[in-house]
Amino acid sequence: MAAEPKKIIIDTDPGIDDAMAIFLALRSPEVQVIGLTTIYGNVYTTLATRNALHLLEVAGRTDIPVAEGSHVTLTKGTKLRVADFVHGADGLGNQNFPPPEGKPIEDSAAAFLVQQAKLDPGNVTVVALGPLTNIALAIQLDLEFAKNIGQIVILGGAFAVNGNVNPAAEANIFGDPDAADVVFTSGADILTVGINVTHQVVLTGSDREKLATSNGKFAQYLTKILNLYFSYHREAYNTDGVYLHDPTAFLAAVDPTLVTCMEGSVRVQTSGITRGLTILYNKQKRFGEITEWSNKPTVKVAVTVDAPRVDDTQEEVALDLFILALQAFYSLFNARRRNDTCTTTLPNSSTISNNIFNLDWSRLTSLLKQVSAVRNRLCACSNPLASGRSLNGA
Ligand SMILES: O=c1[nH]c(=O)c2ncn([C@@H]3O[C@H](CO)[C@@H](O)[C@H]3O)c2[nH]1
Repeated sequence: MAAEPKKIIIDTDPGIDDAMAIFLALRSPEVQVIGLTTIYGNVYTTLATRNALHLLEVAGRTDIPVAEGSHVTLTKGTKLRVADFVHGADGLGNQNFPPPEGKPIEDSAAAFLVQQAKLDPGNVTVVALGPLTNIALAIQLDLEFAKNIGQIVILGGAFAVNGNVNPAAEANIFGDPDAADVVFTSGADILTVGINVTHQVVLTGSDREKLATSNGKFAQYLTKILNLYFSYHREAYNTDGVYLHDPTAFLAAVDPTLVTCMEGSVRVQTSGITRGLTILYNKQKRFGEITEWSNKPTVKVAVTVDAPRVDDTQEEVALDLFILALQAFYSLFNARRRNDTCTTTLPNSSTISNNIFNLDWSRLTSLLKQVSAVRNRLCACSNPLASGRSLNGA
């Protein structure tokens, strides 16, 4: 008997990669999206709500409720940092889509999160794609929330790598570091996927060309909104490809075996020049004194694993899988910057003729698993965390 779809709420600041994650979620039979909650980040909250409603209308899923989230940080700060230079003034690549017809529900995002977790304790997953204010508010609103919520999967943090706002901080954590610290220390079941992982997941220019020729349900829409995201990455990273932050976090929520993790307590720097810095204490050293990490709950932090190199035959298989994965949404283009083993110009392959958004979910996830296993063996990872123990037995 097929497993029940996983109930998920997407807390989102759409956002171009948010749109990708939302569409991916709506096409995944493994999950039932029971609501979207909105937050500032890529845009202000009002626009995030408008975009969430718009995306559901594009997808024909106006049955899914949208609950508007906080307009201020946890400490009531109103000077918000909004990444319109990444996503455009409208958050969706400056396409000037018409306003949605729908309206958000009356409940606030935090109230909606609390209510849904209470209705089905242990069985609702929140996929948090923006700053963590709404989740922290839910934790403060209901002392049982951290226990009632099944899992919180966070797109956030830069673990042992530079941030993307500045060398210290990743954007979602930087958006509300106080909220992030509340969430990481709440005792909820947490998996966080930081840019140390998502920067390995790239949609390339040639992937986008394939997308442009596809008649998949969301292909034309995404091709359009991706233009600006590509320009930003070209400017910021000098690369013809875009990081798939939010889709990666969503996929990790659906199938946690796609990432390997370390466990430990995470604290967030809330002030000073390293505001937004995320530090994982991996519990490998016993400190002689009490620290700010002592006795804090453990969370899972996605990392890449360092594994033995493959022999020549396996490398051939690896390359094949590598190409397949490219067409299946998950290129590993970024590896070329780290390791020459992976620097080949990728040949064309038509092994998978389906567009990524038409791919069968189980095929996609099994491909991804194989590819990430092979890639991990091929590419020694530069992230020092990667030499840690794999919790998934990989
Ligand atoms: O402020 C930002 N600067 C970036 O370079 C950047 N790249 C992506 N993003 C968004 O923030 C999250 C990743 O840090 C994702 O949700 C991107 O949409 C960014 N935000």
